Amino acid sequence: MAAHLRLADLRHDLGCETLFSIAALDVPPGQFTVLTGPSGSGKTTLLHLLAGLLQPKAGSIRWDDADLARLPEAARDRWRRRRAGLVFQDFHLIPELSPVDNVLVPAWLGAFRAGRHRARAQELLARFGVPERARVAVLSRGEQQRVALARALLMQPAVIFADEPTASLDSASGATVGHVLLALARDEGRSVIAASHDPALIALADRRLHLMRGQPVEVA
Ligand SMILES: Nc1ncnc2c1ncn2[C@@H]1O[C@H](COP(=O)(O)OP(=O)(O)OP(=O)(O)O)[C@@H](O)[C@H]1O
Repeated sequence: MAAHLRLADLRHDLGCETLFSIAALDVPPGQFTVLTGPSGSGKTTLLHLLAGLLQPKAGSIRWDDADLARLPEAARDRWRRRRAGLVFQDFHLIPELSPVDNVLVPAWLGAFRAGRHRARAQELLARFGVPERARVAVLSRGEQQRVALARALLMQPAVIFADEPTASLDSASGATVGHVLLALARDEGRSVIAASHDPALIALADRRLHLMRGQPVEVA
C-alpha cells in the first residue's frame, strides 16, 4: 500500500507563461509533505497534476510504474480510484446526502459494496468528531472539511492529496487532522501531500516544499 513519486522535467504552462519547470523531485512513501508558497504560486495546480486531474505540457509524473503524464484520462481516473484519496479545497460533497453516505461515495464509485465499508465510514466520522446528521448541507464548514477528509481515507489509499485540509478548522480540530495525516505517513507508510498556509500544519510535516517562481524549494 505504498507509492513512490518521481517527477522528471515537468513543465506546465498557463497560456504562454510557464507555471512550473521542475527538473526532478523524488517523494518516497511514508512522508508527510506540505507544499507552501504565496497565493497563486501554484500549490493547487501542482496537487492536481500529481493526482492526474491535469496533464502537464511536458515531463513525467511517475507513481511507481504509472506515468500519469502519459496515461489517457480514463486510465488516470482508474489510477486515482485505486490509489488516491483527495480532499479538495471546496470539498465537493453532495449536500443532500448524509455525512456517512458522502464518505461512502468512493465505495459506490469503485463498485465496491458500500455496506462492507459503512462501519469504517462511521468510525472515521467519529474519530474526526463529525455529528450524525441527515444532510451534509446543515453541517458547518469545518465539519464538512472533516467529512471530506474521512471520504478521502475510506478506501485506505496509498496516496492522500489534501488541499488546505485545516483551512476551516479551529486549532484543536486542525491539530487532530494534522496528526492523523502525519500518522498515515509515518505509521502506515502512505504518501501524504498537502497544500497549506497553516503554520501549525506546516510545522508538523516531514518535508516542506516552498513554491517560488515555478520551483519547489526545500525548506528546513
Ligand atoms: N483553470 C485555470 N485557468 C487559468 N489559470 C488558472 C487556472 N487555474 C489556476 N490558474 C492560475 O494558476 C495560478 C496558480 O493557481 P493555484 O490555484 O494553483 O495557486 P495556489 O498556490 O494554490 O493559490 P492559493 O494559495 O490562493 O490557493 C494562478 O495564477 C491562477 O490564477
